[in-house]
Amino acid sequence: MSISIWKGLLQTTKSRLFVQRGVSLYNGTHGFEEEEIKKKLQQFGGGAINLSKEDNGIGVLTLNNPKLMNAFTGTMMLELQERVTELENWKHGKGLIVQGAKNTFCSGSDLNAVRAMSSPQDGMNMCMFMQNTLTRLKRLPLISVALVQGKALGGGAELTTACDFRLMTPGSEIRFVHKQMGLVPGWGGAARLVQIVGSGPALKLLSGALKVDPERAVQLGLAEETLLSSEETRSLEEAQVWLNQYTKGPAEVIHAVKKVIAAGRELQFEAALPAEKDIFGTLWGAPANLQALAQSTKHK
Ligand SMILES: CC[C@@H](C(=O)O)C(=O)SCCNC(=O)CCNC(=O)[C@H](O)C(C)(C)COP(=O)(O)OP(=O)(O)OC[C@H]1O[C@@H](n2cnc3c(N)ncnc32)[C@H](O)[C@@H]1OP(=O)(O)O
Repeated sequence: MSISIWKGLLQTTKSRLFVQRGVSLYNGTHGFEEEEIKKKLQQFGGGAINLSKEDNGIGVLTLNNPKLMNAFTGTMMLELQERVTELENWKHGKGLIVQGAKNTFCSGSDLNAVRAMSSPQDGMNMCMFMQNTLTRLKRLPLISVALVQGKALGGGAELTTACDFRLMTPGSEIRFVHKQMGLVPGWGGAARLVQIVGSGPALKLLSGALKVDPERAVQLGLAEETLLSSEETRSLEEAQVWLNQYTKGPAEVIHAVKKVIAAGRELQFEAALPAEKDIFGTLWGAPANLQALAQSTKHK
C-alpha cells in the first residue's frame, strides 16, 4: 500500500478516534493503571463536584469544597470524571457553566493530598488522570464557560483553560502559580494556554506566575468579558444569559458546531476536513435541516 494511502488511513483513524466519547490519552504502556490510580485518589476525601442539568440544556457544574477554597481533593478528581462521563451522555445538553462554590473558583489541588502523594509515580498518575478528564471536558459536545469568581489558581487556572470560554467577575483572578511551587502545569493547562493566548503571552504568565485580572484577561483573549456583578447568584445569572446567546436551537446542531470547531482546533487540516465532512453528514437532511428548509429562507 502506498505511503499516501497509509497517511490517509492514519488521518481518518485519528479523526474518528478524536470524536469518540471517553477515549483515554494514556494506557498501560504509559504506566497508566486507572483502577490503581482511582484507589489512591479515593484515599483523599472531602468536597464534591455537583452537577445540575436544566431543561434549557444548560448544565452548571460546581466545585464544592469551600472550606479549602474549592481545592481538588482526590475524591473530587474522581467525581469530576464521573460528571464528565454524565455530560458526554447528556443528549439534550447544549451548554455548561463551570463554577466554584461560595463565590470563588478553585485553588488547585488540595495541598494536603499533594503532600501525601509526593512520589514521582503518584504525581504522574494524578497528572495523567486529570489530563484525561480535562481533555474529555474540553471535547464535550457542549459550549462550556468557566465562571471565574474570586481565585482560579494552579490546577484551578488549568481547569479554566479546559472550558471553551472564560467569564470573570470584578476583582477575580486567574493565576498559574505552579512555578512558585517548583512545578509547571501538569493537567494540560500549558498546552491549552498556548492555544488560547499564544506562546509568548503564555510564557510570560507561567514564568512570571502573573496574576491575571479580568481587564488583562480580556486583553490577552483569555477571557471574553468582565461581568457586571461580583455577587455569586447575579454573576451566575449573567453567565447564563451570555451562554444562552450561543445555545439556541436543536441540541444535535449545537453538538455538531462544537465538534467541527474542536476538529479544526485539534486535527491537522487534512484530517479536520474528513472529520467535518462526517459531522456535516449527520445533519444534512436530518429533522432540523428539513424543518428549516420548510420555513422561510429569510434569516432575521
Ligand atoms: C497541577 C497543579 C496542582 C498540582 O501541582 O497538583 C496544583 O494546583 S498545586 C496547588 C496550587 N494552589 C495553591 O498553591 C493555592 C494555595 N492557596 C492560597 O494561595 C490561598 O489559600 C488563596 C487561595 C489565595 C486564598 O487565600 P485566603 O483568602 O487568604 O484564604 P486562606 O489562605 O486562609 O484559605 C482558606 C482555607 O483554605 C485552605 N486552602 C486554600 N487553598 C488550598 C489548597 N490548594 N489546598 C489545601 N487547602 C487550601 C487554606 O489552607 C485555609 O484553610 P485553613 O487554614 O484550615 O482555614
